[in-house]
Amino acid sequence: MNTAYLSIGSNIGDRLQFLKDAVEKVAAHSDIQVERVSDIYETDPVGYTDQAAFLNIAVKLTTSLAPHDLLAVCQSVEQELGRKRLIRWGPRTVDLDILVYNDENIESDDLTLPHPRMAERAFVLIPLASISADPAHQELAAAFDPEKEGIRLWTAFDGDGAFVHTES
Ligand SMILES: Nc1ncnc2c1ncn2[C@@H]1O[C@H](COP(=O)(O)O)[C@@H](O)[C@H]1O
Ligand SMILES: Nc1nc2c(c(=O)[nH]1)N=C(COP(=O)(O)OP(=O)(O)O)CN2
Repeated sequence: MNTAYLSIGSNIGDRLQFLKDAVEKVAAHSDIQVERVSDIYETDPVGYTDQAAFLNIAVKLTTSLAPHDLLAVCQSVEQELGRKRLIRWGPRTVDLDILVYNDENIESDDLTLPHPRMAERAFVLIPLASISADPAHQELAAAFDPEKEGIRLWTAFDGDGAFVHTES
């Protein structure tokens, strides 16, 4: 069995529902088991800054799918949830990126692993480090101060799979 981590983000419409739907759709795949979902973080936009704040999570999964087949699942979930590619790093209903897949290094036209920009993205690393015991992930995340990076814990994920917004 293979272990992979995903980063999922949303900053359009009902962000919470998009995250919830994305996790549910990934988990519904017969060859994927969702093992852990991080807390949800609200994060200031990075890259293209003239857009709304994101909600970001990291997901740990085990799968018998090969990396490209997992990518196809992620892209199909994005399509089902209305993802449109208009502006690079711009607003999106939902974005699913594969961060790592076992210890594999892949560089192909449509898939790079580990994700080429994960090491510079606090919005990826802080959720990731909260569910990964990998010392490399912990070390990368420790380089960032969440407050300075505009990253705020938004709500906890409850074990039944329900997402409950705890802020007023
Ligand atoms: N590790 C990856 N996870 C997801 N998408 C990837 C990865 N490596 C390359 N890609 C390609 O990136 C675009 C999608 O970019 P987004 O704007 O993050 O959706 C797509 O062409 C993937 O094939
Ligand atoms: N706070 C925050 N900022 C963001 C986020 C995000 O999820 N949270 N996703 C982005 C999208 O980057 P994209 O996945 O399109 O680019 P990539 O191809 O560099 O991964 C760009 N900026």
